Amino acid sequence: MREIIARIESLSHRYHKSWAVKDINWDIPNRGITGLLGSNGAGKSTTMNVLCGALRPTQGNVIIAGINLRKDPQQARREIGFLPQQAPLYIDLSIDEYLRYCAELRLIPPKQINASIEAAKQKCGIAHFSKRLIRNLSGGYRQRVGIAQAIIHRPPLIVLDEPTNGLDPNQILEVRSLIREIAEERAVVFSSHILTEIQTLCKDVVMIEGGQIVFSDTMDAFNNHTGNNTMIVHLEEAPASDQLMQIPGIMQVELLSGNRFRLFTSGERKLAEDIVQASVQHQWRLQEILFEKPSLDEVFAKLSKQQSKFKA
Ligand SMILES: Nc1ncnc2c1ncn2[C@@H]1O[C@H](COP(=O)(O)OP(=O)(O)OP(=O)(O)O)[C@@H](O)[C@H]1O
Repeated sequence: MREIIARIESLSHRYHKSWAVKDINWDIPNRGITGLLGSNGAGKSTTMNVLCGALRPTQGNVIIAGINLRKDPQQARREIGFLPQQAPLYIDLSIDEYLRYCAELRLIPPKQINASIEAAKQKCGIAHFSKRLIRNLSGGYRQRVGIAQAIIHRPPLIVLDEPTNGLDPNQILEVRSLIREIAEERAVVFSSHILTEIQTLCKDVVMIEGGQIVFSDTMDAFNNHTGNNTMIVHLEEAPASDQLMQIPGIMQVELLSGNRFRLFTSGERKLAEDIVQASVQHQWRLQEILFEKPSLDEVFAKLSKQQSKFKA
């Protein structure tokens, strides 16, 4: 059994009349990055806001490091750092001023505040901008400041709500690598509506749709369940479909235009290698292999179908 840092029990939350999330049960492992995957409006922010004590749930409980958030919110919140979707930055403060304010809010003892600010700035690569006003920082650096405030009190669990949203591709890579570094020492929960982002970063994944968890397991198990089982190959000297079917793992072949084939596969891990070998052997002159990635909607449709099969 893996150790957990937090547990969400039978969580349901209603805004006005409609339920945003319904009966969420979720154990968060105490190490590594767990991805919370779901399309817009699926219920990710609601779940994260409840987990971090920013929203009081209609029903259910959150236990963080053994502390019940309802019974002892102050103590439970010490164990958690949160970067909400709208980073809570004061743009007229400098990085130092803002982090000092956050450290005080977090009740860090006065004698330890300077050291905590320095450590958070170093970790997030923002020490050289200490005196700069937050309003004069790029989106990527603002996100780093948001992450710095989340780790300033050194909590064992960090929750980041779509931290790469709105960043340019370079900034996304930088923030991802920072998240990886932060996760070396603690648990991180990270939400996104982008499947490849979760696949790149996370060890565990929870998928939420329509306010309910539709999948919860390791990333490897997720990939096995939903794995891309089609690929496109371009062979300059196109063979007959039957010849391709002789490669173990190819279940069906669809001929496309321009000497391209769509191959439906059994998910065999070394299939690409076998195709390259067969191409060399038969001189098919392989030009390209492209793995077709399923969209979030397709993954959801597949998971829903599998669930209804289990229920039937
Ligand atoms: N303050 C609110 N008042 C009323 N309804 C809300 C409120 N916040 C969220 N909702 C609704 O609750 C549902 C879940 O929203 P939530 O923000 O948790 O989803 P999300 O997965 O984080 O989506 P996004 O990625 O778009 O933020 C949606 O139907 C949303 O419209």
